Amino acid sequence: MKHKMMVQIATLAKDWRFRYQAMVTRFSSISTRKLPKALSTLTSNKCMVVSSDYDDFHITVKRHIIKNVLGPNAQKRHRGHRDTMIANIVKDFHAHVKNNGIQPVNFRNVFQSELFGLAMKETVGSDVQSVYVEELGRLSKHEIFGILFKDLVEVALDVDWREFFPYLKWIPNKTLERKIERLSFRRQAVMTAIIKEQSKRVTSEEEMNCYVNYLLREGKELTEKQIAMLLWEVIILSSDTTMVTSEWAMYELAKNAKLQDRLYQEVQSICSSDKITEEKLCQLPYLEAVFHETLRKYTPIPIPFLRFAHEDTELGGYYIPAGTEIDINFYGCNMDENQWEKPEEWNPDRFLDKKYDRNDMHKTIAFGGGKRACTGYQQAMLIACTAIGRLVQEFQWRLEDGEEENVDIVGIINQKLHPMHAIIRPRN
Ligand code: HEM
Repeated sequence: MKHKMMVQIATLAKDWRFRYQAMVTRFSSISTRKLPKALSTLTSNKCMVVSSDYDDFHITVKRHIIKNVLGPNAQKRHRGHRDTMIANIVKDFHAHVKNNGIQPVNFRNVFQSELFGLAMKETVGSDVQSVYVEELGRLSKHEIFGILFKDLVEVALDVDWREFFPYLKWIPNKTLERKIERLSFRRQAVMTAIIKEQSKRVTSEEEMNCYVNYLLREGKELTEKQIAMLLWEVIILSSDTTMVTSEWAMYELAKNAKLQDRLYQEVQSICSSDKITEEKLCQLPYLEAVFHETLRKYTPIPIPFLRFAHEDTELGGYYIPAGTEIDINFYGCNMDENQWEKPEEWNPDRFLDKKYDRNDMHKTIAFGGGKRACTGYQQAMLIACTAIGRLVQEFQWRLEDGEEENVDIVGIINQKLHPMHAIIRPRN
């Protein structure tokens, strides 16, 4: 165990050539070389930043995503979208109180829909309300969300019986393969239709601050399929991990009235009667600690992608021959009792200790490390912290009766199995 952990940590610490094997973690214990064709179709190895091998393609597409979507300048350009998103979320919760009084609200329903809208604005320029797809007809926003996000996340949870009987892996699982092929086909059809609509705008020289226009102009070396996958990558990555972190943080705050009050006092002492904004985040250490503590306890990507040694190397004192695949597991690291006192307790105070550098986003290894560390951490932090701060500033949160026990998780990103239901009361 100790040996495995050392290799895990050393793997992250060392800037070393490796490659990603699969985008979806449920497939991460299997080399893509052994995946049936249909599963490779879904993960589309070699088409996205997150799943491509470390080579010239990866360097190019990472440059694109940083320049247009996730880098500091791009994040400044998308600021208006984030502000609108937070304002909409607050408006929706107020509308819930107005219409339903003290009936519990489903946090996820409100948050996820707005987050998806933000991802669409960043990638295709607007929160698309409907699109005409040749193969599927006219689709509503709800149907687009289903095809681009929900169905694909769900299929990643499907049980493939062959995983329980590895020696029977040679038998094809036609049902699963057909399902995955169908989902991939639908996803590609929707992305193609959206790109087509955007291309019309590009030729009519309507300038838009979005990834699709940028890729159509700057990504001449990319195929249509690669452009579709790069856009979809931002949509799917933006829509889940930030939501999972925000939901768990709100669950813990709604459960712990004292800690919620402490956060409220901090926000009020800095913002007073103003609404919290991104500029204020650097003055709110407790809010930041809430974010990091949630990432530590509910790490959204606990099992990232396999690494593959391109060349012989030495890591943490171990000789790793070329061709070795290394499975990395973050579970142990963020919940390690040797590293953290009472690791099962949600306690933001642990990050207020002077030994943690406030500017270090990698206090835990929730965002990975080294060359392949998460590129979206700034966006995740800006959205989650501003939303959590604002929601506590606007409302008092209390869990619905029986909700406290709902701590089961599901899926590849540690999502709360039962969406959080809370009773909210406007503070003013
Ligand atoms: C709380 C939220 C998030 C967490 C915990 C998280 C975590 C991670 C982890 C663990 C990795 C793999 C790192 C490794 O293998 O060493 C990763 C990669 C990546 N993430 Fe995130 N992520 C989050 C949000 C986002 C968002 C909002 C985006 C933006 C769309 C994003 C985009 C990416 C990309 C593009 C990569 C691939 C980087 C590369 O391979 O060079 N992430 N993320």
